[in-house]
Amino acid sequence: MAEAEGRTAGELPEGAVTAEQGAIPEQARHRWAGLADQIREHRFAYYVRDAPTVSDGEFDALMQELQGLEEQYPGLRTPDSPTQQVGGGFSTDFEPVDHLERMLSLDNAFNHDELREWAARVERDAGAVRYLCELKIDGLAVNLLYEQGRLVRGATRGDGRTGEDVTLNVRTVGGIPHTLTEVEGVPFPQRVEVRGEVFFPIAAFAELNARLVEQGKPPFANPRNAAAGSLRMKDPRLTATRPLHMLVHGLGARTGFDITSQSQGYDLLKAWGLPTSETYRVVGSIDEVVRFIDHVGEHRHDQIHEIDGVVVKVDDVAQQRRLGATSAAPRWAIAYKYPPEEVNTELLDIRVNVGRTGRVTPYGVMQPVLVAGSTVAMATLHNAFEVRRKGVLIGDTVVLRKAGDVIPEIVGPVTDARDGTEREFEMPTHCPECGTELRYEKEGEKDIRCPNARTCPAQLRERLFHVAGRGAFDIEALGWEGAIGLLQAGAVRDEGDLFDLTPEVVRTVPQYTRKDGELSANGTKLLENLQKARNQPLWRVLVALSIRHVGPTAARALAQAMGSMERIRSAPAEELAAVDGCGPVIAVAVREWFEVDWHVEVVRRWAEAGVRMADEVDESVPRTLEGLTVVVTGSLEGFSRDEAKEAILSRGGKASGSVSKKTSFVVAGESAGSKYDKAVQLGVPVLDEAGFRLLLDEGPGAVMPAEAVSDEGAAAGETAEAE
Ligand SMILES: NC(=O)c1ccc[n+]([C@@H]2O[C@H](COP(=O)([O-])OP(=O)(O)OC[C@H]3O[C@@H](n4cnc5c(N)ncnc54)[C@H](O)[C@@H]3O)[C@@H](O)[C@H]2O)c1
Ligand SMILES: [Zn+2]
Repeated sequence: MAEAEGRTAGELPEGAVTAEQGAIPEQARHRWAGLADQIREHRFAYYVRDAPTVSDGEFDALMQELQGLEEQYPGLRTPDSPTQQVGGGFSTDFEPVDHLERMLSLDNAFNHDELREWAARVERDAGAVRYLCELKIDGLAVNLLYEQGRLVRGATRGDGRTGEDVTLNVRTVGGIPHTLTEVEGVPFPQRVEVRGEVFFPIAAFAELNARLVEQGKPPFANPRNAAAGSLRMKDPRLTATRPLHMLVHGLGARTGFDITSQSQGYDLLKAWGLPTSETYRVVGSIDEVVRFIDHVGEHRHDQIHEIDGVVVKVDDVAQQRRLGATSAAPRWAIAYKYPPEEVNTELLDIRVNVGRTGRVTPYGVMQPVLVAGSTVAMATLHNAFEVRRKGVLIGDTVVLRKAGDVIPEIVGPVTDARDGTEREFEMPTHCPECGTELRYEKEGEKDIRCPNARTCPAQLRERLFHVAGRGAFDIEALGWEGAIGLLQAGAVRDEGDLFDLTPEVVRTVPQYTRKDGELSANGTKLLENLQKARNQPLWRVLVALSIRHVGPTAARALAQAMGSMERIRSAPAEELAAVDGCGPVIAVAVREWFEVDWHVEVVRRWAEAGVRMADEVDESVPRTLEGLTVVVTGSLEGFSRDEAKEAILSRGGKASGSVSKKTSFVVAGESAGSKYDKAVQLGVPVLDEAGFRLLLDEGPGAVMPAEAVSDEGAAAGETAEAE
């Protein structure tokens, strides 16, 4: 933990540098100088102005290129190279203050191989080690100095030797004790430097940016910059208004006590009342480190702060000292970085999309970029308020964020990259597809809609596409192109015409015909699909109607409780609201929907064309799962996801997507993941596919030992809870 000053790779004797210079091609030297300048500028923008103009990924790429050049031509690695310095700077708003012991940065590993190479070097130089793994908090490094247990100074990292005095600001940060607690049997420090990370909670970030935009100030690019900008404010009273927190993860200079390991150091820090993290682990091998890293990677977004990686440290302090440090980073620690989830790109335009229910949604059109494994060119901006809240202008460089499988999001503009040509987005007042004046459905609503539901081409197209969707009639041969084709050729005026399609009419649609005018394979398939779709169960028909708030879950609930379209159409709102899984909002939406003449007409036309409008109760399926909640995870051989769900629901069970103590059974197929772990952890019974079949056929009694199933029916879940 002592950041001992070891030999530095960069501190070559002057002569060596000169002697090597002859071997360096002019081009390489030129590139090096250009990169070093850029990196210095980016560091200033990032550390001093808290307003980076490039993403971390772009910055890291520049650093890596510089490091690569220096490896190839070691003569370039001068002591003042950015690779040899701790990144940071000083604002004139604060007094410079020297740290007692240097604050270093961390070397990075961007994949398992680099991590293992580091570990091999460590074990070569220090022998067998235990590794402490912890979250790498994406905040800003702060050094707290306590004398006789009193907080006397807080400083930013600066260049590692000298930081900025932010004592008054630090005193306002939640969780930082002004005096340390004395504990019986625990050594008390005369003097100690405590290192940690000040961060801005993710949940409060969007709110802060919205407020800044409202005040005409530039928003922050991400929570890390928000933390730095909030802590480093001239007026500490303003810092006090920001919800900053701190977690500590190291010790600098110390007198009056010593520690033998990093983890023991954390115990001390905790005993003195400092905010330590609960999530670190000490392990005995690099394989276990890798497992920790992979596990944290899966739960990267479960924290209240952002994390950009995992820090791995040699736990034993004597070994730390033996390993020492380079000029910029300790050799006994490394930061494993996850792939970046944020990139910068150009916001080329903001357009609007008219949805199935007429909702008009602005979305950003961007210069396509690769982020978190996929190329992103569009991102929704939800509504005009959201565009204003984020403060983005057309033409801006924007921060684009895509976390794992989550939908890409425009975080905000890089205001420093503006050149004056950017322009504000104006929400249209009329529907871009049908020209109807847009309006808010209800007073105070944020969503603006095209009220021309029946004939607005955009809404028609979206509805027709939806009718055919997998969650509705499941008409495979009717996709986007098909929907557009049918409408353009006038083969259907709206979804009410769909089941009246004849071969003659389909032949008029280019998308469904061959060159010789006959039906294409797709055209034939469309008619076959439609024939089959007439027998779909009631809930699918309900979904196909595009009633607001009625998705598959509500539709199943309604279909199961009411049994026929006629009953749903005529039931009073109270009756609908009382349906388990329905509720008043859905009930009102259903009632309102049936009040519109052309809606009723669609239902009538479908019924006339032979679409099934009532579910026959299938007596042959036993209701073996009444009262049980089942989660299916991983892939099963004999069931698709939908089929498994259907099998559960048709037997009276509930199919759920997440495991809790209330879950009765988890069915784990091939490559089941975290849900399986959770089930084991909670003691929820886990079944394989054969067990699932048995459960479906014979109920819980067949798969559980008799005493574990209570006689109240909804047994297994409650049993698990009682344990
Ligand atoms: N976008 C830009 O223009 C720009 C410019 C400069 C730097 N950066 C970014 O900043 C980072 C580099 O900054 P750096 O030199 O501070 O290195 P770093 O942030 O990668 O690692 C060092 C820091 O990690 C912190 N840290 C967090 N959790 C820790 C823990 N549990 N244990 C120990 N330390 C912990 C420490 O405060 C330490 O100072 C990179 O991600 C880089 O992309 C971006
Ligand atoms: Zn319209």
